[in-house]
Amino acid sequence: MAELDLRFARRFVFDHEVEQLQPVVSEAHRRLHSGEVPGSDFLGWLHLPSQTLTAGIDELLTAAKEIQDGADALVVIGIGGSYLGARAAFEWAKPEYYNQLPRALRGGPELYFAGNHLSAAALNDLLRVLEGKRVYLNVISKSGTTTEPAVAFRILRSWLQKQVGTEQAKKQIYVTTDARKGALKELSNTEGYKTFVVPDDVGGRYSVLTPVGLLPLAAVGVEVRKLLEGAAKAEESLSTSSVTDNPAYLYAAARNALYRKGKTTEIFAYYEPSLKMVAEWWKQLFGESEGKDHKGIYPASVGYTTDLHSMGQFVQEGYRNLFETVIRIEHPVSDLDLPSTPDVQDGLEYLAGKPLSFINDQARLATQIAHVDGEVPNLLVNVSDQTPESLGDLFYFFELACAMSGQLLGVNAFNQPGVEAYKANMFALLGKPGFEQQRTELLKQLNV
Ligand SMILES: O=P(O)(O)OC[C@H]1O[C@](O)(CO)[C@@H](O)[C@@H]1O
Repeated sequence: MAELDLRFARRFVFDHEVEQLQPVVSEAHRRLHSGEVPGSDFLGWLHLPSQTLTAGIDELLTAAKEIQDGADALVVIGIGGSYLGARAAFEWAKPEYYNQLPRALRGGPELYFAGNHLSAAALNDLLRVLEGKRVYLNVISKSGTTTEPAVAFRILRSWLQKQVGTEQAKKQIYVTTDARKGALKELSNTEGYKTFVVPDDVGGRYSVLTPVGLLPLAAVGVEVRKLLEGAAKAEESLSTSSVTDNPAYLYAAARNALYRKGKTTEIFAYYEPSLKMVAEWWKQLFGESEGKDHKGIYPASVGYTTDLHSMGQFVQEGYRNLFETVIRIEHPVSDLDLPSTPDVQDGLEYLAGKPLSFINDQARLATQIAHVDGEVPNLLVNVSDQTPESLGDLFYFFELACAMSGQLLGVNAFNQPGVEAYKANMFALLGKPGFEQQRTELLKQLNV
């Protein structure tokens, strides 16, 4: 289970500050579990792991097997919550150069992600890579109307139809969307695509443990049952309202105490490159949940030790509104000993025979001490290993912490009204029917 270690934050967060939040945390916990919080229509994630395990995932695993057996390459089309969780878990669970490995070592088809930008160059590059392969598509959109995945799906579907014919293409397309509404749902009904449902009461950024994440992950051989089991254990162990006994609430309380002292940027720091997309998932979770009403902690991320050589200077000595949340994997997936080469004068012989994991962890410790000396509070999250079970636990830990954090901040942690502003402008500029008035106003503003 993920453990929170506050030893590197003691100078900045005092016990009494956390303890004084207990009454607020207790009330927020009660409201969360009785559905009385703002945005209470989106609390389905609270018991999702245990409920999914009870209901079973056989249908999902059957579909995943069809994809696994039939595809050379699977393209997952989605953005935000319909993309980041699956990619985070994929990169966590599978080797760094997965797509380049021989099929037998991979355990599934090659995996690509599309629909998370509007770049023609990137999509053209993907189409070139897919040439000559048996390609399956899994298009994921809860609303079924998001522009980026809809555009990519239209392009990839047309491409696939040209490759295999319209009828066969239908068999190679899997859709994950709302149970009833949205353009994607309607298209699926017309075309007869195999569909999976994003539950109404689970918002995009909380949806990784629904078919949104589970289907593509199972298709590439990730043990999704283990992922769910890890989350279900967290669901149980994090069910207490005690801020000192519940690490997710302790994390929420500590970051709230820091926020009140002007620490308005939180940096998620990791030491394994395979956690890069976990950081991206975490950024959406906290950014979309808390950044509203002109409040919130700005979630940023760094990959160490790489970024110590680019962002390290700023973290050490720049503007002091920062704190770090450091993720430490105690037992990395694999290790490597530094060979002894006494004849080579590279100054590294003192490390001969030492595992790289040891060197990496000493770098982590050294950095934490230095950053604390530089007035950057550090919250340390210890994760025992990089298994699907541990990630399920970590997903749930952050989801619950985020929900509590939103209550402490006094925002609706489950909506995202702010993302509509750019969309409306984009539709107006693109000439979407219904946006004529806004288009005229925007063009005036731009002096066109
Ligand atoms: O699954 P959908 O509806 O395509 O939405 C994708 C993402 O877009 C947003 O709605 C923001 O526009 C996110 O909240 C969401 O995760």
